[in-house]
Amino acid sequence: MSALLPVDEARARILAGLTPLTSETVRLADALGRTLSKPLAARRTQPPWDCSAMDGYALRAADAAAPGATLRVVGESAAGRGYAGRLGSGEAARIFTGAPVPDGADAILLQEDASRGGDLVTFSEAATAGRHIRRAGLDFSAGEILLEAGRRLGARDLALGAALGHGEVEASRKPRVAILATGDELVAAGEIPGPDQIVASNAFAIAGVVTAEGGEPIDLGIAPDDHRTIVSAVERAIAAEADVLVTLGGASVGDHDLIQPALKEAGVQLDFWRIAMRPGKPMMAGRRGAMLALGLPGNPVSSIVCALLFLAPALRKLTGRSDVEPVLMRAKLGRDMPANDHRDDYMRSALTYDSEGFAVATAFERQDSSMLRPLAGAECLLIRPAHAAVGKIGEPCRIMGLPHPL
Ligand SMILES: Nc1nc2c(c(=O)[nH]1)N[C@H]1C(S)=C(S)[C@@H](COP(=O)(O)OP(=O)(O)OC[C@H]3O[C@@H](n4cnc5c(N)ncnc54)[C@H](O)[C@@H]3O)O[C@H]1N2
Ligand code: MOO
Repeated sequence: MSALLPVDEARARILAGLTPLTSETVRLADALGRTLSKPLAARRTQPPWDCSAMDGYALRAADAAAPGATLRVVGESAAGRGYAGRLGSGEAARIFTGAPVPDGADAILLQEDASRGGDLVTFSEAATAGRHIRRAGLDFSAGEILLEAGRRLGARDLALGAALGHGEVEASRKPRVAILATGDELVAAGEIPGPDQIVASNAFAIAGVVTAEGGEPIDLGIAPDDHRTIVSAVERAIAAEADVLVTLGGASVGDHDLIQPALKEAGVQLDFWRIAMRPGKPMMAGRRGAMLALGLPGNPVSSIVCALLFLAPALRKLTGRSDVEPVLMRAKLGRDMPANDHRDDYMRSALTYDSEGFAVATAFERQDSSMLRPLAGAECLLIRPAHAAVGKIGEPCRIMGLPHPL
């Protein structure tokens, strides 16, 4: 039996074979979750001019150096309609939040500190030059790059992109991911299983991971344990120009584990099979031309953990993301852990916080890779490296978060 590949090496080999996809123009309104292929520079300066941060009066600070100054109101500057003239000595202009500071003015006094009588206004506070004024370019200046290529656009980035003066962005096209479930025992969700059958569940999670990582799932349905049918399903993925093919099940060594020969017959060159991890040991990876093929194990938890550890980074690389690798965080062990064998463990765990706010990961008692209930209830995966010694409660450990919507 061939040696099991370490997790990091398996991921590195998958990623090494991938190059970012081509880009396309996307309307900013449709760009949530898309990854920039070109940096986004400011087309304008924000704020474009010195503007008021408050509702009140614009004036020369020297005219109200002490409380009690009275000035003559000569006009008004509102957001969208500034004061056209220049303020002279002894003059003030009514001003509102976001409005341009009139030429000649260098301070704002709040309307709460002013009493108005006709054209005259008297201030109960002294003015300070620059007070309550937002300088031109406070946020950004034309030409500055604010969003780098490789950034996945979030809601806040869309607002920034609009403020920079962009209505569209150049983003990676969405990777197309064909998903094929295999097994005579499987029926589609919502159908009633026959004798010896169960409901196929894994593809829902895999498609969810694909969507969450900015890809487009293509559902190839369920193939029975039949070599020809599986080969022709793989050929459908190729015909659909999938960037990635994910198969589910049939990855192990049983008589009905047909994926490896089917992939080979369809022209996929296998790179590796079997990884030193639990769950997910029988995973395989290969390529056919530009298409990555991932053969995930059938056990639900195994397939989903493999998708998080290998498929998600692959999609991030394909979309040109700058953050490709899974983020591992530190936590404390919530309970004693036994020494580990030769496989990294990714254990379904609760995540809580101690009285000092430190993260505490407590592995669930049952870690069976067939069980979806603890996986759905898990808040993180606690990573126990291969050959880890006995771990005591409170000792440091590594975790991978399972943030919504994953
Ligand atoms: N003699 C050995 N047996 C097994 C080994 C081994 O090394 N030697 N490895 C075990 C490990 S670890 C895993 S993981 C499983 C994975 O096996 P397969 O990838 O071949 O998966 P299947 O046999 O097709 O299915 C396993 C299990 O999962 C259910 N399944 C499959 N597809 C789906 C789906 N789309 N939705 C829901 N459930 C699915 C299937 O009915 C089986 O119950 O092999 C061990 N055996
Ligand atoms: O790797 Mo299997 O995924 O341990 O059940």
